[in-house]
Amino acid sequence: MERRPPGSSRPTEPGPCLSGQRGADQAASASLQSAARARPGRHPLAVAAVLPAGGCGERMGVPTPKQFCPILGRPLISYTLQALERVCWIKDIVVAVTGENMEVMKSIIQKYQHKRISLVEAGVTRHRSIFNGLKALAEDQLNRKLSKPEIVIIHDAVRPFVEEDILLKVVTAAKEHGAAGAIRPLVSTVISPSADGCLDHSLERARHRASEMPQAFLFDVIYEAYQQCSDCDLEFGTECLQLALKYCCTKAKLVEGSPDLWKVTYKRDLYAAESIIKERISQEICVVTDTKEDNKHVSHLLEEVLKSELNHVKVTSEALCHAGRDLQKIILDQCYNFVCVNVMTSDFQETQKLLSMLEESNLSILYPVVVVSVHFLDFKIVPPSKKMENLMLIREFAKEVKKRNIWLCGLLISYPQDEQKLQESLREGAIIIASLIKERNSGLIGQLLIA
Ligand SMILES: Nc1ccn([C@@H]2O[C@H](COP(=O)(O)OP(=O)(O)OP(=O)(O)O)[C@@H](O)[C@H]2O)c(=O)n1
Ligand SMILES: O=P(O)(O)OC[C@@H](O)[C@@H](O)[C@@H](O)CO
Repeated sequence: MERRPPGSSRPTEPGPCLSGQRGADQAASASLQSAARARPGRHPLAVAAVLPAGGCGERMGVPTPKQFCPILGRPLISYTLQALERVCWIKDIVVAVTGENMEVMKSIIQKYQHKRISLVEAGVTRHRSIFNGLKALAEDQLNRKLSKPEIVIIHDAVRPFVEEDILLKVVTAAKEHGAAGAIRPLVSTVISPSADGCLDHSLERARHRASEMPQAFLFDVIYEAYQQCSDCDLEFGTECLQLALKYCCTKAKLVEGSPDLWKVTYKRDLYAAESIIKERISQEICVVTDTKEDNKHVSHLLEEVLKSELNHVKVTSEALCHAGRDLQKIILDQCYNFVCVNVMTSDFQETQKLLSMLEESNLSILYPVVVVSVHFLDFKIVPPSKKMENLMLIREFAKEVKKRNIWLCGLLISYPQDEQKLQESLREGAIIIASLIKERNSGLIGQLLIA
């Protein structure tokens, strides 16, 4: 089965590339290999990545090192690993973590099914951590699955929003220039203070740039630079590109990067990262129904109202029947939001069928999947109280599926006979559904809301 087309802004899962993604990666890989073929007698271009992740996150101001701080229940570093794993032509990913965090890191790799990851001990500074990562790639140790790459990417583990295109650009530039790094326009002007704490001079902002990540290097260049590096540079330096220049006379090619390359440094950055991730996984909603005609009609009405209320969100609908073939595809295509319309009774037949399908899939490993179990009731005919007792079962179901990172809540929508009133209650229901999906507030798991 194919996954989402490559380059889509929505996250995809790590692991082996499937056909849908393989296309773009093959194109990217082809461009890398064609350069390798340009140098006959060489093996196909090998690219590895080193991720420094051995810091303590002092500026974040929390006990947990920021690379392990959770976003939607998953450690920040896992999002960065996922971003790099989406790129098929990166052969190995070496992560430098402190000895005390080694077991935590191993459990993250196992829980989120990360692939191609090797761990090395971090150093007391970022440069030393990177150096340790390079050593692991350089030394052909018999028992190691690592081999020396032609090109090495260096990327901070706390920069989760890195896309294939910038990685390809810096790697391609590094092949030609020996080194390359992503840059961004300065937001604030850089000034130089004098010894007495007053302004000495300011730099012309337009003529300067912020150095970001990823960076890429011919492996031999950056490894040589680190081997020649002074203790002072290893201790206090913050710029790998400068090491390549200072110790290998290699002038890095500077590549304009996207605004998303920023580094999670302060607590506000974690909140920003979470809102970006929530927005990315809220781009598609699937309205699930069974085939009963009355149910299909109301599902179609709800789907149309959702489309009109959420004009940037892709709203699709699928039937639970046909053994869920089409629904399986939607799940594999990584839709993380489901609105399950139950028939005019208060049981959870459709919702339970959907939950079983979701539990059997691996969809919710990386991101919480939101399921809104929708029930309709003509409050004039059946008082809500009569239905509530049964609907309160939602709490039990929600508690159970939460263990699989499926966030279930209920929505009871008034279903008056009057068409206009029905549209109004559907619109209220759509607004609640949109909020549940966009906010992904775990406090509402198991709750029953009424529109
Ligand atoms: N001894 C160190 C220090 C930092 N890093 C890593 O380098 C990246 C960027 O560094 P920075 O943002 O400074 O992280 P911290 O040093 O953890 O943050 P702080 O300076 O606020 O303590 C992070 O992924 C961090 O884990 C590392 O591998 N080894
Ligand atoms: O200095 P920090 O350890 O916060 O960050 C390390 C790097 O990300 C930072 O120096 C970039 O400018 C790229 O070199």
